[in-house]
Amino acid sequence: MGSELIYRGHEAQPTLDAYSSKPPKPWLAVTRPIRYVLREKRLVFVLVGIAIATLVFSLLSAHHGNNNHYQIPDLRDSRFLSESTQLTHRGIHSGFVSFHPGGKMPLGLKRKGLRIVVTGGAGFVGSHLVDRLIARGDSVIVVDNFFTGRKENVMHHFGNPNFELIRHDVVEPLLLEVDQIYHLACPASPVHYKFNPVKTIKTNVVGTLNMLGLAKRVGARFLLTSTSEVYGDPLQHPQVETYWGNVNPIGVRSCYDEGKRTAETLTMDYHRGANVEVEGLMRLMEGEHVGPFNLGNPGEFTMLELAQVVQETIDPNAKIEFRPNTEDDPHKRKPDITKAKDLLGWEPKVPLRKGLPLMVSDFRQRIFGDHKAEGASTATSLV
Ligand SMILES: O=c1ccn([C@@H]2O[C@H](COP(=O)(O)OP(=O)(O)O[C@H]3OC[C@@H](O)[C@H](O)[C@H]3O)[C@@H](O)[C@H]2O)c(=O)[nH]1
Repeated sequence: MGSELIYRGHEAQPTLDAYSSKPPKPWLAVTRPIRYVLREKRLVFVLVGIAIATLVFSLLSAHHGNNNHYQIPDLRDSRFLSESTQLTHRGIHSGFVSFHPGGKMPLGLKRKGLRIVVTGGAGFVGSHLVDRLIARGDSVIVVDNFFTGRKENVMHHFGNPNFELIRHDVVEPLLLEVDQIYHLACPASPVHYKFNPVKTIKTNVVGTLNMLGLAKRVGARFLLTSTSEVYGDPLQHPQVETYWGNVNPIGVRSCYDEGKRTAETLTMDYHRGANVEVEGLMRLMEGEHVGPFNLGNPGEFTMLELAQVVQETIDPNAKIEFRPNTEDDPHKRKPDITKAKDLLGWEPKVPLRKGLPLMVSDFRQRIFGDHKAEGASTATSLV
């Protein structure tokens, strides 16, 4: 480099001398700088300069663009705007509202709805929830390991740009940019959760930890679907949310009961310690209340009455058999839904005799595809 500079200097001197000995020519004012630039390879430097300036400019605008990307999306949706305001009252997600809602967003990056993860979204409750979320314009990512759920339950959304399906076991961490997490992934019936009890409790504990970690990382709202089994074999009837339950910690159902109880503990600990939201299914998710809500049907019936309704609905010739009950099965359960009624304005609208045929029709459609499951969306209230 040094020798090149010295060389240029040496060459420049005689050239200047040569010009001075001739009469001045006007066009030289134009051609001389061009020839100089070409001869001295200045053009290369000019081009390199332009390239560097362009690069720096692009990086700066990309940086600004990224900031907009993280600052604005959650404030564009009117539902989320009001949520953010509520959240700020409680010091949760306050970062979102301190950003720049008035900033301009490139058209292509604008989102209409929320970005929502539904774990266990290929299951019974999950797939109906997904239908509702997609119908209202949200972008939904279903995360499911298909232990009991089926791809067919969400297949009708394939090809919809607002829908994604990930085969993933929640016991492994997952990174996603989302606004809300509905955490439903868990084997839900005794046959399934007793099949591999250690895996069931791992799903409830490690899976819930992973999803809470994700919620904390990206500042998303979190909802856990628990179970009435957290009340165990209840000594209080009906059960209110403040009842702590009567659960066998070492029984064959404990993997589910205690697993869900630990999942509730983790969720509340994250809420208290890390400001992650806990709210109940859609209405609960959109509301401002924190903590457990009983969402269920308080209508009481015996197992025999239930069996008779099933018999009438599916096959009047089906035989009802009496068998010994499974271990630790609760003797009586009835959710007290006063809190859900008062605070969410929610109560179940479908009684057993009307709901069961709807459920049968829904399952027939899923399994045999033989007819439409009319009113299937009401099933989300059966949690
Ligand atoms: O480890 C697992 C286990 C299960 N799952 C999925 O979780 C979903 C559970 O759905 P199911 O149809 O079996 O059961 P439900 O829809 O009735 O359960 C729902 O209500 C009861 C709650 O305890 C459950 O957490 C909730 O998912 C399935 O899609 C299943 O594949 C996982 O993704 N990971």
